[in-house]
Amino acid sequence: RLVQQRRMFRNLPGPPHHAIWGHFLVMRDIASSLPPDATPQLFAHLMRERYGLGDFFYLDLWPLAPPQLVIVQPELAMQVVQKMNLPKESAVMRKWTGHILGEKSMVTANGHDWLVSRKSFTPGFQPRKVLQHVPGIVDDVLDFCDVLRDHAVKQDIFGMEDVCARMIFNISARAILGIKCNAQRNDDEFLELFRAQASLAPQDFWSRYLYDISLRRQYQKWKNGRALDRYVGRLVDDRIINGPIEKNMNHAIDDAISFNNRNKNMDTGTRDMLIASVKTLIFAGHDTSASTLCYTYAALSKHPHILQRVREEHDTLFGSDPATAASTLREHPHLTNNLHYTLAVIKEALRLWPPTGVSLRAGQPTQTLKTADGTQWPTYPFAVLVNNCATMRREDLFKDAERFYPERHLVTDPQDPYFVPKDAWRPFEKGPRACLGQSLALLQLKIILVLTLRGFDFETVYEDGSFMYQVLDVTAKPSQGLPTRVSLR
Ligand code: HEM
Repeated sequence: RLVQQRRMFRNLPGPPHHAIWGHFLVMRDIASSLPPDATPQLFAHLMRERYGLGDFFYLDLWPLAPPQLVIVQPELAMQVVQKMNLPKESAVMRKWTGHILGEKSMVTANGHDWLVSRKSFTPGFQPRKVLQHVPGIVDDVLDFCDVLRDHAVKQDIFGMEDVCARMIFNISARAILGIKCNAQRNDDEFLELFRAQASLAPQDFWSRYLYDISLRRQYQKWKNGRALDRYVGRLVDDRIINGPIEKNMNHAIDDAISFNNRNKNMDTGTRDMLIASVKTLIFAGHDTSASTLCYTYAALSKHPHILQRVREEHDTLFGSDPATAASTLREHPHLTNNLHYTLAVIKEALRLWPPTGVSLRAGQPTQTLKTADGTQWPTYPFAVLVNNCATMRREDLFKDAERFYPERHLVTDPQDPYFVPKDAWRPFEKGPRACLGQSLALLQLKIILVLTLRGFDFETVYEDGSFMYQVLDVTAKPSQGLPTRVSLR
């Protein structure tokens, strides 16, 4: 079997291949150049640089991981996620998210299961609907400002990721279910149930692929999972029976129930889908958005001239008194569409530090990757890793790729060296499986920046020679939770 596996890679492009070890030695070298808890989504970028690899390459990591085809170029990525629309590599993905999001989660499902959940929840995420949540988002951000104010008075160093995640958890629960959680000030039961499950996810690259043989952990996952499902199940059942909780306002769950004909005797399959989707939306939404906010604060604290330009945009749109911005936002939510530079800053943070920088697909015997010279390359029997993290760090696609330069996202002239090529910026992925919550994510991030940047100065405080990098913690999060000090301006 070993010989057969290793031979498969003989004529395939990739880094130096060893007849016995396959690509393990290469992986070990790349991994050892990073801190041990660093997210592996950066490996492909480093490997490409070190071995001069091209737009795609193959990796032989059998028997610990499935053989892999890694894509690091926009046009080839679009072949995989749009043209072929390869199915998700569900079995592998469920090993690290299944116990949190459920086996039927929209993120990992394929075929009919995916289609039903995606169609059910799409209405709740239309940009017009999302804009209705602005007043609620503003309320949660004002609570966040109170939390920051307390830290500013104490002048302590705190984990920014935790406080951001708590705020965005509240926003997500409000937008999806219309309920008010209290995660910012207290240990909210709903959030704690998620956190208990997330803490049981594999914390390093290899354990994503290995079977979890700890019976104790299996039992904990089962027990926590049952408690979480019961909690969400109660919320969903209440809505199936009683309908929306606010007059004139449907939340995503209400639209999903209407889509499924609001049948009071809803079948258990549909109920299970609703529970898995609510868990997915709230978890996927709060976790990734909180990290993005952290990366944005960290970048702005290092680039005062960019911060100044963002603040000027906020002054121009919302007046020079930051205290009036909340009411202006509540009354004119569409003003968020004019925050062009703020959006460019968020996009640049997402380019350099995408929280989910890889889309994992299953190659198919009938599907091949076609390169510009007409050659066809197999996608089967490989796990296809569309590595957007590596694509977005390519110097030939993003001039001065390592530089935090938001202005590139405002360039419209294709001749300009900073012009962002088509489909090259892809932190939300593209195609039918692109992020469902993209418009909500960007809206809430813009509002948070408007309401915080003019009131506070942010300073990231890594000590003892450490620095910010992305760690693997279900998604890619800032190392040490982004130690931060804030001051009142
Ligand atoms: C900055 C924040 C966010 C980022 C960077 C992000 C990124 C992504 C990416 C890359 C995918 C594709 C994953 C894959 O191909 O395996 C995805 C899928 C998804 N995201 Fe997001 N996301 C964000 C926020 C949100 C929010 C706020 C929600 C909902 C409230 C959400 C819900 C989803 C769902 C449901 C999917 C699965 C879509 C499908 O498979 O049809 N995300 N997200």
